[in-house]
Amino acid sequence: MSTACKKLVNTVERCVDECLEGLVAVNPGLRLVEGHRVVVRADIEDAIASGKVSLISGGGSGHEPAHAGFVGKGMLSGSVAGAVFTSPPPQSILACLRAVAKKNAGGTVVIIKNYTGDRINFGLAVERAKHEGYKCDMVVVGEDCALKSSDKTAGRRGLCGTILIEKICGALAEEGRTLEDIARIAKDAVTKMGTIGLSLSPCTIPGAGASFTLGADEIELGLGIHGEAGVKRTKLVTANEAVRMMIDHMTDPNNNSRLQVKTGDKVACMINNLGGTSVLELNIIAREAILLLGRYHYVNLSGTSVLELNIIVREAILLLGRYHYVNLGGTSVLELNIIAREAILLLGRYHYVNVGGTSVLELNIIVREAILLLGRYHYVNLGGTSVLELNIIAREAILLLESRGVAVERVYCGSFTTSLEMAGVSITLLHLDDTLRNCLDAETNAPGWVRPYLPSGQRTRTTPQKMVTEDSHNIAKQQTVTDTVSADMKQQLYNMVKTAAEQLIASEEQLNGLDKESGDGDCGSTMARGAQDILSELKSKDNPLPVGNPAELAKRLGNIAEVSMGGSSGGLYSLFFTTVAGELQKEISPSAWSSALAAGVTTIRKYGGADPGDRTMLDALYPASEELSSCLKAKKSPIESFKSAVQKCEEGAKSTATMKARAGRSSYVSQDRLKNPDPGAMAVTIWLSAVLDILSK
Ligand SMILES: Nc1ncnc2c1ncn2[C@@H]1O[C@H](COP(=O)(O)OP(=O)(O)O)[C@@H](O)[C@H]1O
Ligand SMILES: O=C(CO)COP(=O)(O)O
Ligand SMILES: [Mg+2]
Ligand SMILES: [Mn+2]
Repeated sequence: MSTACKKLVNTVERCVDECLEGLVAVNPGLRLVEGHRVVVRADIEDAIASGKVSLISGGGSGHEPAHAGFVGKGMLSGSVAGAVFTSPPPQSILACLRAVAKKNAGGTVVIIKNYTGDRINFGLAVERAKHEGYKCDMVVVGEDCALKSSDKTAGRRGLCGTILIEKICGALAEEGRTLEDIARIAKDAVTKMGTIGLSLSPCTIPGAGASFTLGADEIELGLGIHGEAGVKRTKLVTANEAVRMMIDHMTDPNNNSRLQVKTGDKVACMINNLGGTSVLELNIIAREAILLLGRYHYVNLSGTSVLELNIIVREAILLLGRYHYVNLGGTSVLELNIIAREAILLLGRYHYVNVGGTSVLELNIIVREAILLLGRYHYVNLGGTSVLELNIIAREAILLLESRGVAVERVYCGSFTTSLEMAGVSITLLHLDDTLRNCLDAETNAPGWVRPYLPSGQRTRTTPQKMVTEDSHNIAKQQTVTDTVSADMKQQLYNMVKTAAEQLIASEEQLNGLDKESGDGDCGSTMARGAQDILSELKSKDNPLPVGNPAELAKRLGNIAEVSMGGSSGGLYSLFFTTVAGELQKEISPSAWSSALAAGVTTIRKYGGADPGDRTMLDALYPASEELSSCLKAKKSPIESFKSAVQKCEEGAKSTATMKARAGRSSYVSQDRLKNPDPGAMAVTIWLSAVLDILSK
């Protein structure tokens, strides 16, 4: 493991699987679906039998506790995880849909964040599920308020607001509302929501270095949750100024992605730890947000100036803050003002002249009521070590202790006593007897106590059970495929596939480096993951890639892209090869290869919504395809035509360096920070040149 990435994991490849195993080990209410990174409620059969609508969500990992941590009664029925920052493959999404739905009458709402990879992969799975007779609808959350301009982009990114949508949908499903109702309310709620991020340090993908660099005295506003660049860098400011900057940006009338907030509006405010913020800072930010937003909420009660009112509100909050934070949203302004007024008048005794004669008993009751009402909107702190690592450590601790014959009856995993934002963990063991166990199990409302999710009636942790479904064993069916090309060409195709895959694997770091500038730093790993599987299937004894039959070969390549890659590239290549396979069924000739390439490019444009010139892989593929076709039409030899096409491909890929991005993740990055070519376009030049190398031999 490289020292550029100091993390408590075992292997990069298995870190997401082990994180999920740890989560399930600690939470007996959850089950992992064997063969997939899919977590479902342990009581899923009962939930399905109830006929209530089921909910699933998912996306790339690295956002823990999202989404597996929100699986449970009243929230999600299941979740699908991809590799870190990589949308999961459609096959796993389908496995999750089947596991939570079983064609129940209620149907399934699929909640995703607005990323190209997630839209394509979840979109593919939902279409397949509909074909199979499942009833489902997709809610896409895009609530990022970072982007000010109205230029074409991949749309607003989905951020932490997704969790609020999951909670809202979960409550509606539990109430027995219909799929149509839930989807409608959720889609409407998405339009009433905004999120803005602020970062003090980059994140590190396991196995890779920091996603970007930030000066010791710098902060960045409006960045994504995958280390994508933000909209503005500034010098470090105070918490007060930081919150003002965030909320002002979010509500700026000149901001095209703004959320309008005005006096009298009622809001829920979620303050989310991006992973390594200390609880000390988090609470300060909560206080600042409340003070600032309070300006929108409080109307004048009795001729007092707004200035005085705000001072009084601030004092009241400060005083009340000792008991708990008060969120000023979520209940009617009328009730809020009455409670605030009462609290202010009563608390005034400490600061001002006493105006009322209410007893301390009543005062405390009002404070308690306010907290109960408002407390629902309070946030959970996630702590300093990533949740991904925490779950892995939990799994390791349980495995080790159990291997030594120790019964691990209770496991708690979360942030309990932090050392500011120190990236580290501690492990505590306590010998249990009945008294101590009962004490630990006793209910508490203390906000810091993280209780594992147990279905009702269950008190003990059980060894994590994996659930086996019909999707657990995805063995590609062995088929006898007849060769449609000569033995020479078969050998050549074998060499092309092998060299292209090897070249992609060798370029993993280079492509990840390019994706760190323009995206989330995983493009090389995604391509390499697919290439590894291509190599092992190429050399497989039982079911090798059918290199003698181009149509079947393309179909299998599409399947590998679909099963093992994930991300935008996985989805788009899977669509590409599936289309190419269809075209190659007709005939095998230079012009047939050329039309197949053109048809594949058209499919990428259709599903990805990007055009040539938008700074994507299309800027390499499209000119290559056009050149190939026109050279062949001009009766150039196939080899010369292909050479010329690869040259256009390389020029096209290079030219992306100066292009404005209008699709995918790079569309959020300001142009002055995009200096290198697009990683997806470079990946195309790598495999296409490898093919040319073999062809020219
Ligand atoms: N809508 C799109 N159409 C075509 N290509 C796209 C699109 N969006 C992204 N890409 C390509 O995908 C590449 C990134 O791939 P990958 O890292 O797998 O995606 P992500 O991490 O954003 O899901 C980009 O460099 C770009 O070439
Ligand atoms: O983390 C992700 C979204 O949840 C990853 O999405 P992409 O596949 O588009 O990178
Ligand atoms: Mg990604
Ligand atoms: Mn990427």
